[in-house]
Amino acid sequence: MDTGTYGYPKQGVKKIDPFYDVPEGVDIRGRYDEEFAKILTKDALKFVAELQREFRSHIRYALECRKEAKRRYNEGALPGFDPATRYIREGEWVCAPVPPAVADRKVEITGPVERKMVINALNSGAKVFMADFEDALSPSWENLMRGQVNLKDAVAGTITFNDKARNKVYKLNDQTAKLFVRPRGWHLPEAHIFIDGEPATGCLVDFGLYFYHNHAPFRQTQGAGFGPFFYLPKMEHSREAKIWNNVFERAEKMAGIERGSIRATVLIETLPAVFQMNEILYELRDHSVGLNCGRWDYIFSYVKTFQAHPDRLLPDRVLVGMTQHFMKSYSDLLIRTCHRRGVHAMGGMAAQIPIRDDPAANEAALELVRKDKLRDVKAGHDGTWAAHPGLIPACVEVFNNNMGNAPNQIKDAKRDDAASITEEDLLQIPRGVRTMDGLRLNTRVGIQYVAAWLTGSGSVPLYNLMEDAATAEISRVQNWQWIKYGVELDGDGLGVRVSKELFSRVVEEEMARIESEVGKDKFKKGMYKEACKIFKRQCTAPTLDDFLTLDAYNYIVIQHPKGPAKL
Ligand SMILES: CC(=O)SCCNC(=O)CCNC(=O)[C@H](O)C(C)(C)COP(=O)(O)OP(=O)(O)OC[C@H]1O[C@@H](n2cnc3c(N)ncnc32)[C@H](O)[C@@H]1OP(=O)(O)O
Ligand SMILES: O=CC(=O)O
Ligand SMILES: [Mg+2]
Repeated sequence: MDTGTYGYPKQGVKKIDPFYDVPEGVDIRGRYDEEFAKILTKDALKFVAELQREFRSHIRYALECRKEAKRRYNEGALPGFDPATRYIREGEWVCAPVPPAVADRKVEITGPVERKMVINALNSGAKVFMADFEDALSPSWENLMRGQVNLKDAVAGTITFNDKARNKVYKLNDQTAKLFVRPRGWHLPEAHIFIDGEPATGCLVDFGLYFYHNHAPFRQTQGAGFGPFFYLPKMEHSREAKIWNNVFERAEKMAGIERGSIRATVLIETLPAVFQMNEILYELRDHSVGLNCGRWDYIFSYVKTFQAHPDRLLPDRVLVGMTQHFMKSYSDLLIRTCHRRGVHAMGGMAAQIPIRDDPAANEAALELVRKDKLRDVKAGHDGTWAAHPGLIPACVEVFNNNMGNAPNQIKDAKRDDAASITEEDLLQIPRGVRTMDGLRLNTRVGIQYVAAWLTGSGSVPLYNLMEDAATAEISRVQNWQWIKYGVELDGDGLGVRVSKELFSRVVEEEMARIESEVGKDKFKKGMYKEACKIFKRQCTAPTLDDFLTLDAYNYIVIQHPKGPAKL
């Protein structure tokens, strides 16, 4: 059969799934399911299609601009503040007042939109739950659609989960966290929904379906008249924030709700975006509820932005933390920018998670989390992220001890001292050594993460740390950078240089180690070999792939009833 993008039949070939009732120009190519059909209603799809039609050329343009910026950085330019928008940075303006329902966001839990986790997160004692269609989710059709079903039930307050193996029924407590939803980034297509013959934009599907079904109950039960609330990932420029602002206005108009009802926190998690924080807030000023330090993608973006700058190589991944000068400068400037504009400056994620069966190691992990949160709150952040319910009490304690009853520090931690932070501060090369252990760990983590992602898990515990798409990206691009520039592993004192041959040997040895760690049976049944192939290709590619998940996505697209698109 003649196939097009993602292995689908080209236009004009017989439609695959006759069951979903779709509006003109919309073609659903994912599996039919009665539950999914309650999300994929004709009217909801009509709304998504309208968003796609209105904004597709703007999105295409924004993605072209990313390519153009990449070309400039690859020719030696450095990202920096834009002289053309100095008036925005220097002007005195503030964002719309923070909605009372989310004035206090001291601790936010994050997690994929998986049913049991949604309930656990909402019950966790955190102020906010960021339900993730992004870094923590492998965007298979099943995960995405089930995620929408789960969120609809959560907003309705009716979500339950029956764990038969444990004979335990999960349901919501009386008091729950406020829900924020993170759609995918602009770059990811949704290959199971075609609009006018092209895959839909993933984030418009995530946003559009969630908004359509939930805006009314959400505003009633959660937002006290505001909402729904969102987190927006991976933007590189304020023109991308402007698209989101227009999407929000379009959605508000469709719903007949007041302009400024929808609110969003933007993750500053790309290096170019740190120079655009005022501009991003300005574009979203009627819809903003702050910025967040997405530290893991930010580190990934540092490598990506400087992929053609061999003078800016990273040390071992474990050494690139928030105390590196460029990371501290980013967090400090984010706090100053947000507080000057009257909105939350949110801290990011510590990667440690509870360690069962080892109290001493568990206490050490908790202590690292406490230290990270103490740094966040003392710097002036209004809240922070936690990866696991077991971390919430420690994070809450640190924030309460340092902020008392105040809901946030927007007025109290102005951080005017951070006004002097320069481009050089934000770009300073991180210090530290490179080691064979670092190369091995990147490889072991990267392969295992991709294997999990291919089999439906977008966030996993590996070596007692939370790993998701953002942390795995660091492993990938760091390996790529070290191979490309043949770096010396200077921390080992042996003068070994990284090469494709050395990396091949490391991959072989680490695959053997993974097999012995996970066991032969799991190794055989899992997708470790496929993951290894993808990861190895990406680490050794002559030019750096923009995203690990773009290529890997081809492996999880399932054309119903034909089977995997590429395998
Ligand atoms: C870079 C970034 O973008 S950060 C944001 C994106 N990343 C994330 O959101 C990661 C979120 N965290 C997680 O996914 C998980 O905590 C993991 C994968 C790291 C670890 O998961 P597990 O190994 O299953 O944890 P563990 O077995 O200790 O879980 C214990 C319980 O806590 C629950 N749990 C763990 N993490 C979460 C969470 N984030 N939200 C809700 N519930 C959770 C589990 O469901 C389990 O519940 P149960 O006892 O009722 O069965
Ligand atoms: O999304 C968060 C990050 O750290 O990346
Ligand atoms: Mg991220």
